[in-house]
Amino acid sequence: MPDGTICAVATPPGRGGIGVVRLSGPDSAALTEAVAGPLPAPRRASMRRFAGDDGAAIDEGLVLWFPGPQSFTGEDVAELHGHGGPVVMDRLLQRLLGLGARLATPGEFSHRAYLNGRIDLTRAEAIADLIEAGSESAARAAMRSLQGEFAATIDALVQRLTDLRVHLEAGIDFADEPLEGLALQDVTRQVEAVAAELASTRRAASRGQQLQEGLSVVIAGRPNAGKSSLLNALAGRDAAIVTDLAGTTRDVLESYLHIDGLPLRVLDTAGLREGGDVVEQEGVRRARRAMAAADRILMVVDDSDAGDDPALPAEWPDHVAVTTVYNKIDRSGRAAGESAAGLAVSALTGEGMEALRDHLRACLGADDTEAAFIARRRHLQSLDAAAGHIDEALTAARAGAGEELIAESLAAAQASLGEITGAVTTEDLLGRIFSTFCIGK
Ligand SMILES: Nc1nc2c(c(=O)[nH]1)N(C=O)[C@@H](CNc1ccc(C(=O)N[C@@H](CCC(=O)O)C(=O)O)cc1)CN2
Ligand SMILES: Nc1nc2c(ncn2[C@@H]2O[C@H](COP(=O)(O)OP(=O)(O)OP(=O)(O)O)[C@@H](O)[C@H]2O)c(=O)[nH]1
Ligand SMILES: [Mg+2]
Repeated sequence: MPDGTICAVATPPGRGGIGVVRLSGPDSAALTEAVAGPLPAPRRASMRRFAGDDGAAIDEGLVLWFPGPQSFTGEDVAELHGHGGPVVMDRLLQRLLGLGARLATPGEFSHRAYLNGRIDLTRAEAIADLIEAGSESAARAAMRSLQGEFAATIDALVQRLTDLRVHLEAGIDFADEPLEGLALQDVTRQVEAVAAELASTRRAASRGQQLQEGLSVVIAGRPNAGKSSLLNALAGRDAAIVTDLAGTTRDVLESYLHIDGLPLRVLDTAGLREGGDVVEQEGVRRARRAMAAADRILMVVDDSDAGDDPALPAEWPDHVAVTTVYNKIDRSGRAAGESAAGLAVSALTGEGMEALRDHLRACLGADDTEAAFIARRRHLQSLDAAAGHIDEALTAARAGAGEELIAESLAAAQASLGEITGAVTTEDLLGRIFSTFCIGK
């Protein structure tokens, strides 16, 4: 809950041309006047001297004054734009603390903006994601959410559910008879439409999450197929140990790389085979776990080994997309590049690696980043929970169940969606979200 007047350095630590100290809360005006003299007109920059408690100047710079509620937080906000040196910024901060301000906790400005109804949760998170964005496409997706597109999509879904519930609950109140055949069909069709809309939102959100966190690609296959060599070729460095001994890799080895600015999380795993010592068996278990959680599996096959049949490992999780990569074509003589069967490469000579990178770019949807909303795991979880409740509603409607049952599932779906924008929240969730923001945000 907001209490008191908070302050923080809003610019990054270190030295820069300008450094900004920001204040928010009921005493912002008095504190700013004490340091910088009379307040300037709202939202007009004015040059002032910033005085220390002994009256001597700490710095001189611009003051901005945003009387609430027309400010970022909705409270009275002031900004002191001084020279960007760590000592200057610290002295200004100490001066404000001495006058009774409190140091803001991470994300507290945004938290207050949310509590004062200035931004919903998706927008607050989008601000943090925009600051964190590691690629242009992630930044674009964050901007879409910041401009409220994600929230608007969720709100539209919630509105449709509300309409349906009103319809159903009116039936409960005013009729003793169950829904008539036609009306029930109508409800079923509308719930189906919501389910489809939800699924497409889920896809856009999941793409946004991949843009932020990186597509997770697991390299898997038989021992000695050249998985670690492939990781090294993709990463452009000696990330993993390569030997001609089958069973070299045991742990899951994680590497982060970029393809055209798009983040990729690549995991090298132990070769899949039965037997081996306990260490190798544990490695294979971990490999399978990684495969099940992947966005895509690169199934590496030793093309120079007639015995390495790509169809052999029967344990591919069927919900994960798989690309077969024929490796060691320098020995097998297969032509490099992409074909219907998969990709042909040599991790050793680098042949075909460019085609593999293009393929991964396409998997990331690099040419289709416009449709993404920046999204977080918690958004995907809420969307999944909502989809589950919609499914329950559909099953109930199709089975001709009573209105109450259908309406109850729709209400549960609504609550799950409400968690995304913050219409339904707990203190705990808010604490978890805002505490990951940077200080001064
Ligand atoms: N100097 C400065 N730059 C900044 C910020 C800031 O707080 N200070 N921001 C911090 O994130 C971002 C901009 N976000 C902001 C959002 C709303 C308001 C604001 O005062 N809104 C009022 C008045 C709008 C107006 O002047 O017309 C309002 O909406 O009522 C300010 C900044 C990025 N740049
Ligand atoms: N000729 C040729 N040899 C390769 C190629 N890729 C890998 N190798 C060799 O194949 C052997 C095994 O390579 P690794 O990358 O360790 O294979 P792995 O699949 O990681 O093996 P495990 O970790 O034991 O499962 C090494 O001797 C590599 O030098 C390739 O494209 N061409
Ligand atoms: Mg290996």
